[in-house]
Amino acid sequence: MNLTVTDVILTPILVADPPLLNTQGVHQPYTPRLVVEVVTADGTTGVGETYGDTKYLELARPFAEKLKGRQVSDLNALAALADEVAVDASRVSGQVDVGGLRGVQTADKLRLSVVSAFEVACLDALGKALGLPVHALLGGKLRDSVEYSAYLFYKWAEPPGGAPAEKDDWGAALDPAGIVEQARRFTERYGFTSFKLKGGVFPPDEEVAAVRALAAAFPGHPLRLDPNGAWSVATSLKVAEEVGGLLEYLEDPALGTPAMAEVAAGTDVPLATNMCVTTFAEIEEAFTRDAVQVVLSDHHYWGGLRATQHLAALCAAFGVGVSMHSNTHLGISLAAMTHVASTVPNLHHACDTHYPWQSEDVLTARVPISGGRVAVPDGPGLGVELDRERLAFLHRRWLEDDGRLRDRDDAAALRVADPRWVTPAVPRW
Ligand SMILES: O=C([O-])C(=O)C[C@H](O)[C@@H](O)C(=O)[O-]
Ligand SMILES: [Mg+2]
Repeated sequence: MNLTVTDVILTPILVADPPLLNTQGVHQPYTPRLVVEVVTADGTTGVGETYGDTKYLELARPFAEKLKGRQVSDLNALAALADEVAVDASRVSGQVDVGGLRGVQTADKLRLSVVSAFEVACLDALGKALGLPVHALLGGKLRDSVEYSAYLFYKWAEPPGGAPAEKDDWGAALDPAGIVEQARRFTERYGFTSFKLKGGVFPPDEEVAAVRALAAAFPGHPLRLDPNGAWSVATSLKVAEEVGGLLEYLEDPALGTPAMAEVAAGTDVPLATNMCVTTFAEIEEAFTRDAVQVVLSDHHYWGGLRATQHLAALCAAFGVGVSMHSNTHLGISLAAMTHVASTVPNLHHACDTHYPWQSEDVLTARVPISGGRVAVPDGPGLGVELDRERLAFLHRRWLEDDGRLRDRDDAAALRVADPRWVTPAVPRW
């Protein structure tokens, strides 16, 4: 068996994304992703997926060159190898991730967001070569399926300004009745039993009303509300008082560890985050101040599947819960998320996934979600197969784009509807 990396193929693509609203703006009609293929001397190919914006591509290209000649089993060396790749300072100084949806931007976080796709691709190749599933390489699954939550969004029926887009059949959801209808569709199509509402879009009273409507329509089902740090401490506490009893957790009500610590001190509602704890360096302050009770892991920006396991172990040591965050992603990542989630003993919450919003994929078969769960694949590697025609088609879309869609910008997408729109200052309410 020769596990030497002989080739690395990077394919940036644009995938259809519906007009989902968040506190920054609205999703663009097409969003960038990067598909990474690692090829070994034996001809085995492993796949991974990560963010595809220009700043990630800039790092992925030199990193891919460095990987050639290494072993796909050389996983512990990946982070150090990435440190050798220079990050353009203008990409990180004073920047936030996705307009602030994923915390601050640092050179390390950028590198880890690239490393993660290569780690997944190496694990896929290694698993295929050894005839073992990725979860076995991570120490073995603890469960046969992983639970996901329905990720509810306020959304428009169509993108603003008649921009070219793929049609979606979800329709608009702009009030409590629309959100309940969307949740019903999620349960009919995928069997989800737990629900997360992306908030920070409308004044908190309207989102409180939506949570109440969901609780009435789905009594006893776990609910979460996530305004992405759009509220003040006072507003967060008011919402916690009003609907905290209906929530499994309240996610990033206020921005940053000090504000989250203040909210946590004033309520018994558990607070979750994918914004103030996004790197290992941010853990100490947040945990010692008891600012968060649940951390949302995400292998993409924490640095991979093994980093996710390390994060979960740290959370266990501090008595902090673990859940899983999701950005727009395809089936490669859903498979990777499912493999790692199956190995984490203290993952007691349904994971987030954007996958149902993605009508397009790069796989020969979509990853099925049924009963709100994804079965943990037991075949070699991730258990997914690339559809090269689809990949080439989505890559052509990226090549033909004039550059406007190659970097996700939710505020710019909303300016098509409202030319005066700027990313709102926080706290917004
Ligand atoms: O806080 C979160 O859960 C997210 O940021 C998830 C996604 O980024 C979501 O908000 C989005 O894409 O609009
Ligand atoms: Mg969140």
